[in-house]
Amino acid sequence: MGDNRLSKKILVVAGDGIGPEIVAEAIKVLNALQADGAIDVTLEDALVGGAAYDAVGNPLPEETLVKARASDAVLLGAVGGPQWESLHISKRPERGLLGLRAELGLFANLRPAVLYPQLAAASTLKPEIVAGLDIMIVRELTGDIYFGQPRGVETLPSGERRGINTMVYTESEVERICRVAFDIAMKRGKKVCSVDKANVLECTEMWREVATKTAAEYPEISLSHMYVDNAAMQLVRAPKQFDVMVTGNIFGDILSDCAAMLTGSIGMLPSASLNEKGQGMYEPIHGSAPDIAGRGVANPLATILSVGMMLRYSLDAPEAADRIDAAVFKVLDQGLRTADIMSEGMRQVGTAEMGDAVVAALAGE
Ligand SMILES: NC(=O)C1=CN([C@@H]2O[C@H](COP(=O)(O)OP(=O)(O)OC[C@H]3O[C@@H](n4cnc5c(N)ncnc54)[C@H](O)[C@@H]3O)[C@@H](O)[C@H]2O)C=CC1
Ligand SMILES: CC(C)CC(=O)C(=O)O
Ligand SMILES: [Mg+2]
Repeated sequence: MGDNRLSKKILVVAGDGIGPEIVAEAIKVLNALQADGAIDVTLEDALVGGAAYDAVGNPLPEETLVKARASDAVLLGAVGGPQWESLHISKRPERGLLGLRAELGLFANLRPAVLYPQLAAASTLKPEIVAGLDIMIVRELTGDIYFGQPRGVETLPSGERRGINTMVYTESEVERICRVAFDIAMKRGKKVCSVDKANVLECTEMWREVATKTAAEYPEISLSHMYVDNAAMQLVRAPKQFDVMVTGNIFGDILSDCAAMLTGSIGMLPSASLNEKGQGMYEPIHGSAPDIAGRGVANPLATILSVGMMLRYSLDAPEAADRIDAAVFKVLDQGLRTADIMSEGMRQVGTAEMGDAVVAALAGE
């Protein structure tokens, strides 16, 4: 990298559960790329989620927000865990993550579901159904029922409680995320499937209208529409019919976990969450996996691949990103597998051993 380029600032927020374990492996990869001159980055830490609540009583401390705003990119592990479930919702770890997304304006969440050929046998689906799978899920991330008002739980005059969350989208929010999906599709197969529930929900009926209207500006794009229940079924029945899927916050959350299993494990899916300034937050799509936390068995590849997305989308280092993708391909070729993607004849490794193997592959070993 030339001397005229400034060091890029990465804020690392490891979070809870397996978060610190998988982020440690991603940092090894960043350090290795830094050591051989492929990137020039400065890492800083901050607290988020349950770890932040325990330390300062707030899942998203102001200091974390200030540091995040001043960074070129944020690397996040995961948040949440059973020990924080009884807290008021405003103090829960997940609020920290949602707050970061909202405060940074990270409206575009890209979740690529790609099957590495070596993992065809790790998928719960038949190899011929998933072979060659390459889907990009574009999920709107700062609107919908996760943020809509009114929300809360009220007590009715009868004494019964009523819980309320509200699905809300403005036309401009729909148009903005559709443009992201169409632009991405122009560099891929030019096919976009917009997923909604327009047969029942007015909000998504409008979504469908706006998607159709916006697509008129992209004559090369073939736009289809699908109800979310059918989309979930089609993802399992014939996933290769999809190129780019665009959808709202909650549908995208659910469909991307579903798509993850097509690739063998939720431990394989990275993500990028981008704002209009090109700033991004990068995280695996999975959660804090409390059931395996602290055992050194979590799959770090989704987090390592998220670093690849960071290098590509926020740090202008596409060659280094390609090297990460190639290194992950190589360790899978070598037969190394964490427990979640283990299959017969392969060698089972833990979180740290997998991270070390990726670093060795980067070095050409
Ligand atoms: N982005 C985030 O920080 C997210 C946080 N969460 C939070 O995480 C906690 C647990 O949520 P769950 O619904 O159990 O979802 P989860 O994604 O944490 O775990 C679901 C299943 O996948 C497995 N798994 C997840 N990541 C893995 C990895 N890297 N390697 C191997 N196996 C892996 C887990 O062991 C578990 O069996 C909750 O507190 C939830 O709110 C959930 C989803 C996203
Ligand atoms: C934990 C939530 C805030 C979100 C979630 O499940 C996700 O973004 O995948
Ligand atoms: Mg999720």
